[in-house]
Amino acid sequence: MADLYESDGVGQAGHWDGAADGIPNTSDPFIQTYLHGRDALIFQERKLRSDHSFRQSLSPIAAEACEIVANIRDEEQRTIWTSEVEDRLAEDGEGNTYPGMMFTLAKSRMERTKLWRIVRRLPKGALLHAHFDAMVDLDFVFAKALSTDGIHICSQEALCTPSALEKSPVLFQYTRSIPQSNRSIWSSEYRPSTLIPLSTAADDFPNGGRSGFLSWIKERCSITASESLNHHHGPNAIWQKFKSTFAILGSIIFYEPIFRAFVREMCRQLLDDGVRWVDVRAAFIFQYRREGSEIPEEGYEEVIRAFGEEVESFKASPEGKGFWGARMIWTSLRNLERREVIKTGMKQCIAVKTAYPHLIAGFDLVGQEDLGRPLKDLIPELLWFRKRCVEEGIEIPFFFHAGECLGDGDKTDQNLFDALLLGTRRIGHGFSLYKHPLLIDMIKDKRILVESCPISNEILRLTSSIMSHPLPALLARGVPVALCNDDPSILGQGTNGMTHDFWQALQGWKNLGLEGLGALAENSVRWAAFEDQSSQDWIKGVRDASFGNGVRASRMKEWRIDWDAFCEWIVAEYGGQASGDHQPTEADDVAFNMARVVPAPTPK
Ligand SMILES: O=c1[nH]cnc2c1ncn2[C@@H]1O[C@H](CO)[C@@H](O)[C@H]1O
Repeated sequence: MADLYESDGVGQAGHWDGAADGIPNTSDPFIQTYLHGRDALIFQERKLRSDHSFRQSLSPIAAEACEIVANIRDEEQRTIWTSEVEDRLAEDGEGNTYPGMMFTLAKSRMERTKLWRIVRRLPKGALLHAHFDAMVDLDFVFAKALSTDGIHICSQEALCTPSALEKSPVLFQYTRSIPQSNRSIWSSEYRPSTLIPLSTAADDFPNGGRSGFLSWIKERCSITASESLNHHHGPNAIWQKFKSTFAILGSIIFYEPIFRAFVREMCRQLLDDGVRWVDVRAAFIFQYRREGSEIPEEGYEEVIRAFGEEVESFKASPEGKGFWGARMIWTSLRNLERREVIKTGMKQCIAVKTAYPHLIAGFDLVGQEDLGRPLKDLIPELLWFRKRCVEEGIEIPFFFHAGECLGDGDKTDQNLFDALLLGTRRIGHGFSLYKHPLLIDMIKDKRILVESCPISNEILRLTSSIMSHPLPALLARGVPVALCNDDPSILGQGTNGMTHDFWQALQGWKNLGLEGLGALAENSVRWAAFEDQSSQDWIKGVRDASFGNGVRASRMKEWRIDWDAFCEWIVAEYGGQASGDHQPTEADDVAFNMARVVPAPTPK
């Protein structure tokens, strides 16, 4: 009895001699043949992965670094991602600690791991899917707003009840005029839509003055921790909150002094995280006011000019050394009337592109895909746009969002077909792409890249954890992908940069490893929209990759140098440690916390 019992125990099977029962030994030749065949099959399948050739081309140092990181990952799965070692989370009523737990629950713990320190340093190449309004921490935005003359706040109702505080539409606006009313926005006396100076309103906030105000406004402008966890309410509910944050932020960040500081801070935070380029999407539905002007600009030439100036000035500054730059993907809203898509979207886009061709990289439609117009509805408009661009002699390629949904065969899911047929160069999200074998083959053939945003997909309730995200299925089938952060200041990453998304992928998907992460970062450079290119030149550039001779190839070579230096750093820093026996000490944590996300400087 005792023997049998032991033979079941993990790690003790080796003591058991099964020969008596005729059980073959693992070392028996035919078992060995089976095991070799098994390894060969796994290897055969891995050859289909989109990161296979990157893995094959690793230098010996890079291979060593990848192995070190794999060991650290395994060690941290055993020692950090377990309730047994540290059950504070369970005590707090937040449940178990385990590898791949929900992002919001894992966030602060992940920021204290060795893996985090490593991923922070990874050269991440380019950020290819990100929405402008959500690119800078809210602390920075509101500190800047509070220190900018003339910023006012107003609300559609008096903010004197919990429900008004939670839901009443709130806006910010610049005005020179002396306020007409001294009735507090927080009292029932407040007359709806009256502008109140921001600093007065913040200081008068009934629940904790200015710091209470900041907590409240940050909650209004982001998905809170508890909202992010309430997956049973579904995507439509979270999108209501998500959309409302853009309305508030859009009213504050497009006043010139704030806008300029915002652009610069976006670039600074990205570079600080190892991101050297961004193709950033902005929805052109905001009003831009120049410094000291109450009247919004007509058209968007002025805001694009300021954007370009700030990017260039950052690049030229000492802190911007190494930053390659930024371009905008023009986005229109997919729920507009068809006529409006042309009038306010496409025509303005063409005008701005004509004035600043180097700053507009492409065109897209945004907003909740399930509740907006499918691409199929807009085919006449999109083809008209194509034709107008040819007539004007300008290149505004499509970079469509598609398949950011749970559906299987519904109209949203079918956006993937139209994105492909309309010649998109990349696909934003492509969450439902794994259900489309034919499209997957075509996408690979046409060298279309998927901009995947795993944390965004989790927070917007398409998947409840990194473990059930479909991206590994695409990578395994050879689809080229880049990881992106989508809306970091709103969705909970809190700070710009891509470390959270990269970390989650590294921890969550064993098949990926540091090698896979490197391949994803390299892809981002390979598919970035650095400059205007015809479709043929674009495809050639992507195909030639670092063997080409344009900007793309030279940046891919630069990236490779950064990658090699990064791998050397890993080997120097962690190579000497025997895996499995290094317990993080308090001193490690202190050092780590200091090196963590660099706090945003106080805006000037
Ligand atoms: O992940 C996304 N999918 C689709 N639309 C989005 C996403 N993130 C932001 N927006 C939309 O983009 C505009 C701001 O640039 C907002 O309208 C927002 O709803």
